[in-house]
Amino acid sequence: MRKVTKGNVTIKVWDLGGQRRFRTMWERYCRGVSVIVYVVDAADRDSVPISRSELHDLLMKPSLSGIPLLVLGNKIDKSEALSKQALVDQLGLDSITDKEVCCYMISCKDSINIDVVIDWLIKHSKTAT
Ligand SMILES: Nc1nc2c(ncn2[C@@H]2O[C@H](COP(=O)(O)OP(=O)(O)OP(=O)(O)O)[C@@H](O)[C@H]2O)c(=O)[nH]1
Repeated sequence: MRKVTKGNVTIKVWDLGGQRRFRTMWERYCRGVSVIVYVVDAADRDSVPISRSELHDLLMKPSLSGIPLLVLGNKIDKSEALSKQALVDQLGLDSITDKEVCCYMISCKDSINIDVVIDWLIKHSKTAT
């Protein structure tokens, strides 16, 4: 668990491994959280179909219903990165109707859109007024 602080808000983050052997743990860690952040490598086009099916499998769990979902398309500094619309389409995000869903395209490497992500997380924190 890591803590990220901005102003007077501290966000607790559990960074879960994306490899296959870690995926069965995802639901356990997501239960009871304020938001689920799903980070996808937007430049790895071949991995998007599996990201889509793993995401939809996770969201089918009744324990996670209603928890807001933030999808981050990372690595947009790479020329081969998908556009936001292509990522939304290929992940089937429009078919998720039982929860709030938001998608931002980011680059952790070049610090693109990190501020809007933090602001979204703060808005969805449990103590937000
Ligand atoms: N070009 C580019 N590379 C990035 C970016 N973010 C991360 N990386 C690189 O991608 C690789 C994987 O990063 P990690 O942070 O280990 O990925 P991860 O999602 O935690 O991996 P798992 O959770 O183990 O699946 C590293 O070599 C990073 O330097 C980015 O925005 N742009």
